[in-house]
Amino acid sequence: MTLRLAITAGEPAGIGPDLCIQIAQQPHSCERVVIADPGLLEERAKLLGLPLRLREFDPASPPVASGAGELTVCPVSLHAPVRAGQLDKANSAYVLETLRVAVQGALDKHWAGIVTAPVHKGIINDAGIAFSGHTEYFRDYCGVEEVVMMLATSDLRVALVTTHLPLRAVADAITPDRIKRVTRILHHDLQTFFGVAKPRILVAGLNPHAGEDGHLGREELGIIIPTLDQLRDEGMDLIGPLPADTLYTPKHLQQADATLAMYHDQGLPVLKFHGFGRAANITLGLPVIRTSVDHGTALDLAATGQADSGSLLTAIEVALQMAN
Ligand SMILES: NC(=O)C1=CN([C@@H]2O[C@H](COP(=O)(O)OP(=O)(O)OC[C@H]3O[C@@H](n4cnc5c(N)ncnc54)[C@H](O)[C@@H]3O)[C@@H](O)[C@H]2O)C=CC1
Ligand SMILES: NCC(=O)COP(=O)(O)O
Repeated sequence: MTLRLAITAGEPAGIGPDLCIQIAQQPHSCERVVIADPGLLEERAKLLGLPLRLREFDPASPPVASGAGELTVCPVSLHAPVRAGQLDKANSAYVLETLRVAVQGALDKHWAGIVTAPVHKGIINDAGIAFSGHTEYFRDYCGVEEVVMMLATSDLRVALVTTHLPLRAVADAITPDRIKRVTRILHHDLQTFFGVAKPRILVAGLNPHAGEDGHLGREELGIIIPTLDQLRDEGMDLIGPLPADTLYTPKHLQQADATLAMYHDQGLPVLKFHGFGRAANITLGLPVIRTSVDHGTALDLAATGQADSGSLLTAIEVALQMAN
């Protein structure tokens, strides 16, 4: 059966439109429906010197595999003209509308999942719209209490207890309830979407040396250790809290299905050092499938033809694997 995936083109001044056009050069067994302004895609294709044929999305038609140089487009109109590499807050509402169309279309079963190209969080906030990321936007739109950000290559999975928070706020956000909600979602979705019958999860501590028995912070003794014990009583195979600096070594990783870091820059630098450009960002716990690239808007590369589409291709394959 041909599956249909929605791909949001992201920040129009960034590399998202380029990546959609670059991947369209190869045929695919699924139908790629790009949610964007068709004029933006045509103009960026000209700048890149790449052929592009657009077909308008028709929800009444069955999915058709995408041919070489071909994209289906679900049109959303830009609010202002775009210059590659130059952010314009006049287009922030356009960016959010592409996300809304994508998630509503997934809830309405127009497509099997959503794949997102990068947005620029700063310019959306500059436009007066509070926005910390797709992850939190989709969580709130779908009305679920908790979701989990997990980035994955073919051989390393890094999930996060907290996502886009200032470092100053992280320690207060490490609560027993949040650790329980996140770990249960991670455990459940590893079984449901990734075929891991009995997930073994390595959990990082928050503090250096996992708190050094309370001498370098007390979150491990007071919060993380008792919470992991309660989760183990539910049957979960959890190892930790381990000192984060040695958790990501082969000795530990070879016996694990996933790792759980306490905050964004504890886990993601390791993942990106290991596999930048071939990782996908996956939102677990949503009622729809959503994957994304492992990188940002790379304004410096927009319209240059230098952007690497490896992560977008990975995100598409992971979304299809999850849908199947
Ligand atoms: N999924 C999303 O929507 C994400 C959005 N962002 C947003 O992107 C904006 C810029 O963030 P930065 O920290 O500057 O990260 P960035 O990923 O845009 O750029 C970091 C470096 O990586 C390079 N790079 C990024 N993607 C590349 C690709 N596909 N091929 C080749 N080189 C690539 C860039 O040229 C730059 O040197 C921020 O607003 C951030 O919030 C960041 C990560 C994910
Ligand atoms: N570092 C991951 C990132 O910033 C992407 O977040 P999101 O927009 O997918 O929530």
